[in-house]
Amino acid sequence: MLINLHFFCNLRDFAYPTMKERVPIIITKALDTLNRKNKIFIKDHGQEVADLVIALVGRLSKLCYEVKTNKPLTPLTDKAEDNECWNRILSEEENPCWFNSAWLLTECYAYRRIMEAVMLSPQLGFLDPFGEQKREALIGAMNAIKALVRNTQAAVKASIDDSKSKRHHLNQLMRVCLWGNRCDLSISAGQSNTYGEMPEIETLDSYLLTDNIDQVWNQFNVARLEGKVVLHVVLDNAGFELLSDFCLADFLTSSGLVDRIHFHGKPLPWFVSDVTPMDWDWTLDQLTNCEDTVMQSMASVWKQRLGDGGPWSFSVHDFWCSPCDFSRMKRYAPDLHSILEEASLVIFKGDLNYRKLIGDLKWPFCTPFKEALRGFQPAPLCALRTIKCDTVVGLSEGQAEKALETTGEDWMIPGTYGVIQFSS
Ligand SMILES: O=P(O)(O)OC[C@H]1O[C@](O)(CO)[C@@H](O)[C@@H]1O
Ligand SMILES: [Mn+2]
Repeated sequence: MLINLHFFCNLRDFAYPTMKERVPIIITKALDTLNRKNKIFIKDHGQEVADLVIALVGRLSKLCYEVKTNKPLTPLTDKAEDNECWNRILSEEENPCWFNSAWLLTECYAYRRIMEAVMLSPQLGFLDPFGEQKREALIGAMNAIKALVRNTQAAVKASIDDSKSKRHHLNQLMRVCLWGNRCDLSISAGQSNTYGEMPEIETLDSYLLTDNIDQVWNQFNVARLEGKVVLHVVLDNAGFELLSDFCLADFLTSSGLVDRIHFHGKPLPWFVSDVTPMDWDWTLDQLTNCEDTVMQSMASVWKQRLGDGGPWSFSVHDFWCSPCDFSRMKRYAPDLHSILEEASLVIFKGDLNYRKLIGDLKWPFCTPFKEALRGFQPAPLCALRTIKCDTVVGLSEGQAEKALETTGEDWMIPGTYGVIQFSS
């Protein structure tokens, strides 16, 4: 049964506390950081930049007020290339307002407006309002990351010419990648939210509601029979999660399961912790400069792979920072759709990507994943998502009821549960 019901700011939906509390807190946190750091900006970039930051603080305060008082969603006024698309989408809405329009639109629009406020002063192009939070999160996760990098090296070693071991370690590393998605800084409204030590993956299995890793393994093997195996990873958060993505990629490449990997990041700071090109470079540099020699050598291998002619690549596309769900990709970003078509597998990380895969609709929980994709299938795909809002599909009868009973009313909100879902 298909129900075409979007999430709005109904009191009963998670959309409501997100827009009423979480988004204003996130904007206020960005404001605090800017106020606090303005002295450093003066030192590094001169008084002129400091004055622009003061103007930016004014624009963000106004934005916060607009959200809280349910003002209309106004067209974007910066000069960025994607604003034509945004303004077209806004113009197709009838009286778009913060609390009356679809949640996927309003929440994405909030982040795009934060960046409009920055981009209205092109001299502030270096500024990521969430940069400090992301950097602190990576530094706070260093112990966990060191352990993960060492585990990955051991997994690669154990898997040389050993298919059973490859299968086992694929399982382990995909789980780390999944649970790494708990560490996002938007669900925590910018509060520190990371693993200080390496999580014990096995203990989390009772929270894994769907596990399609068998199908992923089969897909790698089928693709291998056909020739080159190409993986695309649509990234989500920087910090521990990005490191878990790197480690999975390292294992897949080093063990020969995959020939080429392309990573997709966000062109703009997005949902607080999503990976931008700046985060990507900063993360690799941080590992290179760290005192641990194992980390240094791993980072140097990764940088080589990302160099010219190497098997890894990274790019961004405006569509990832649009409010469109993925069934609209063919129409709004046909170039991106055809890039994904070359993949043997596309991995989509995280909650927001999942919402966009299934159209952010209120599906009955037992709806088949493929049905919820509504025709979006550029290639075989897999979602690795911890559940952080009130929509999920692909569950079996009784699973949701059991989770509700064991964990309570908010079982779908803090990323306690996760799914690994495949469709081809
Ligand atoms: O980083 P993720 O996993 O996409 O999560 C992003 C956040 O966005 C939401 O989808 C909406 O706020 C949440 O459910 C979650 O807090
Ligand atoms: Mn995210």
